[in-house]
Amino acid sequence: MVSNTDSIENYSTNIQKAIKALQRGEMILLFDLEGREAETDFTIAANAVTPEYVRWMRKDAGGLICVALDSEASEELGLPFMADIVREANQCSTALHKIVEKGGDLKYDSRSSFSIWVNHRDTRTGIPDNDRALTINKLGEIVEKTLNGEEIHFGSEFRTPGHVATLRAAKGLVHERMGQTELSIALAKIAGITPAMVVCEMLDDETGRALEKGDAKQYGKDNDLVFVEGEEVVEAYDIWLKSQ
Ligand SMILES: O=C(CO)[C@H](O)[C@H](O)COP(=O)(O)O
Ligand SMILES: [Mg+2]
Ligand SMILES: [Mg+2]
Repeated sequence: MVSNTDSIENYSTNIQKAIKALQRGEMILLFDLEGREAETDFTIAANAVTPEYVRWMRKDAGGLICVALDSEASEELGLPFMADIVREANQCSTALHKIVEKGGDLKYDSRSSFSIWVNHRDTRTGIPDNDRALTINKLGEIVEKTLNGEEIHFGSEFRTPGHVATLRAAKGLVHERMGQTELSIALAKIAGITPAMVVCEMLDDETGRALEKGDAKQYGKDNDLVFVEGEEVVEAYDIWLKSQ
């Protein structure tokens, strides 16, 4: 789990709780940063997801169910950023160059982390809880295999378009970008689990906006879920990096 040169005691109590929860295959709540999205995402390892977790996410979180992937694994799997794909596809439709995301488009970051949307080939429509759980589990499995140096064939297992968004983490992780894409992968690395993490934003049923941080914290208390902030993750990630 946590590497030999690393000790869980090096981290804050809250991060220790988050690491242990993730290692047990449980969900945590992950807030990014005030002034960024200021969103809290349900966060859990892809290989721990069940149809019940997908149901919980869509009913109680309500945001987009995505799978964040480690940068190295994304490279191995051949998953580019969606914005790069659309830029290339401009040859098919010249309208695309006007649509594709460019610097300054996002109000909270310099770019999004979206890669392609996929379904596992054993799903039917791809959207029911069991279909999405299968796609998510299989993404976790293929990331694990690719990082173990096993031979993989992404296209034989998955098709696109699909119903699960993949997100590609920045190479420099939280030092390059502070989205839940990078924060969740940093936590996976610290916890020593497969760096394929499901994230889903918590929305407020009354306002339709991102759930306020205070309300998300309270939800965590009520449901026994650890609440972690981006800044705590960066601090822990730096400790982890030094120990490698
Ligand atoms: O927009 C998103 C996808 O629904 C979410 O905010 C998710 O947390 C991943 O994005 P980011 O890394 O930018 O926070
Ligand atoms: Mg977002
Ligand atoms: Mg986010």
